Amino acid sequence: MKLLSAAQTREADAFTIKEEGMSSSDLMERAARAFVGWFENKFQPTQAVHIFCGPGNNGGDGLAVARLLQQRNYAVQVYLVGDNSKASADFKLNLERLPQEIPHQHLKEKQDITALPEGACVVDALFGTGLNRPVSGLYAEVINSLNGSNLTITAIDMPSGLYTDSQTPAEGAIVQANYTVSFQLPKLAFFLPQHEAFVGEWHIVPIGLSDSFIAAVETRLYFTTPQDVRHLLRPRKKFSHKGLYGHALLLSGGFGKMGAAVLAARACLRAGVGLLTIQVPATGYTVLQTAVPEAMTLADKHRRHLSELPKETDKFDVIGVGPGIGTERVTKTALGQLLATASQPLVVDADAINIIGSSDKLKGQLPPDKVIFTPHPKEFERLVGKSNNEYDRLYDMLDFCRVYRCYVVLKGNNTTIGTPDGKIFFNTTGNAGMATGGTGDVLTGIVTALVGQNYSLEEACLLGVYLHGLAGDLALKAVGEISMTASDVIDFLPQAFLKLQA
Ligand SMILES: NC(=O)C1=CN([C@@H]2O[C@H](COP(=O)(O)OP(=O)(O)OC[C@H]3O[C@@H](n4cnc5c(N)ncnc54)[C@H](O)[C@@H]3O)[C@@H](O)[C@H]2O)[C@H](O)CC1
Ligand SMILES: [K+]
Repeated sequence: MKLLSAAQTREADAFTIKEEGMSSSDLMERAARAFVGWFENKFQPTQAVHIFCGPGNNGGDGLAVARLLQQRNYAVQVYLVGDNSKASADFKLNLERLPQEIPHQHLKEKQDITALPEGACVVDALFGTGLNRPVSGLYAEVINSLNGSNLTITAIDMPSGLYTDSQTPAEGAIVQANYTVSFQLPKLAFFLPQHEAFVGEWHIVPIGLSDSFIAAVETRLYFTTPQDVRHLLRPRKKFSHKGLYGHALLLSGGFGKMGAAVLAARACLRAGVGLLTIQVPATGYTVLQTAVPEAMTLADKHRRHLSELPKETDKFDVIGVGPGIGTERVTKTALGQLLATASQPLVVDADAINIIGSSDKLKGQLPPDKVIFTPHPKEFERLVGKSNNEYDRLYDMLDFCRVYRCYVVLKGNNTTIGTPDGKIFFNTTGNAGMATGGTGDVLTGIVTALVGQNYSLEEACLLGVYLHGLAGDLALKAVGEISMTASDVIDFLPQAFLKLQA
């Protein structure tokens, strides 16, 4: 699904109003109803609701929500913050529509801010996508007092004070919402890890924005929904043989790190590869033969480190390289040979990224449209460089993908995928339990298997990252986030495939 900027959201709004021949207040009413539908499922009418309204349409939403909640027997209290003489037309309309019975209070100066009762829920309708400067003054005082209140805060559309699609200046106050209920599509800011404390748990409620507008709008930002990835998954042919699903080579493992090779290999097999060969340093030979009997194992001539390529690299459909390999000189040389000679796609992870990141010569040898990098943030920094902030990091990632015509899978809270044609996808599966050693090796195995099965590199990234996170989410239910290990993620991979196919 596409992510829209604040400006595009406004256009979608205007387009929808015109297309459906309705008024902007009708759309606001629809938005308020959608919000209330979510709210009713979450909070009981026994809880008092305190709604803080700013001067724009976000505040207008807040007023409409107040009216609708009162109709549903919630005890509502409204706060109109700041100078409402310049309020938007739909704000004014909804203020007129606010029933007399709903108490509303103007907060005009700091002294007007009072403590809220314990157990109340707060609805933040101060600012939404129309925020155009950092929040200061009275609004900041209100936000700081809400943040300090310990009450559950639900933000309408955006946590007030957070910019929708660019870096929020450090001096601005931002609501720390527990929930953000956003209209139609999530906003770019939700996907950046540093915003977690402001956005909280986000939910989307549809408000019927024009499908044709959204289909036509140009963007390079996407997030992956189950629907997006489901249709990528190809069923197996009835008359199948292992040759149809690719022969993958994994160059992995080092002394003390054979486990990385085992994890990548097991994941690769669980992700459906037809045949798998693993090359490991000689001391890993028995380990791999024992731990992964389904795979063929080649022993490197070097005992502790990878130092050579197999004789016939051409016969492999994909090569995954990196987990556990270290950065010894012999390994660097072998990696250089691989980049110079490989004809098939490469999935490059861990120390293979570190080696390439430290060498402009190797970067220059990257075969175009054939490489997927799967760095974690530190490896990303070594490969691409240090970015000023997480927005810049996205654009730095895109530049790198464009220059080297490669794919980058930046692992993290919302794993982010960059493509050589300038698109960014945010993944939506996965959880904090997966922040544990070895889950990256598992991802390498999965993506390698998918490329081997002839998925395009973009498809393999999207599908692989999604399935990896989904397996983690399924493991979460079974073992919890504290106990989860990378092996659990592999164990739940079959269920992840089944769930996606269902
Ligand atoms: N398509 C949709 O998703 C719909 C969204 N709706 C809601 O409308 C808001 C956006 O409304 P808008 O009037 O454009 O902006 P805001 O309410 O966010 O605020 C604008 C208002 O605030 C002033 N302002 C901006 N920044 C500051 C600041 N730092 N300090 C003080 N004042 C500030 C600005 O000058 C304006 O007066 C969207 O988020 C949804 O909640 C519709 O209801 C339905 C469709
Ligand atoms: K808000």
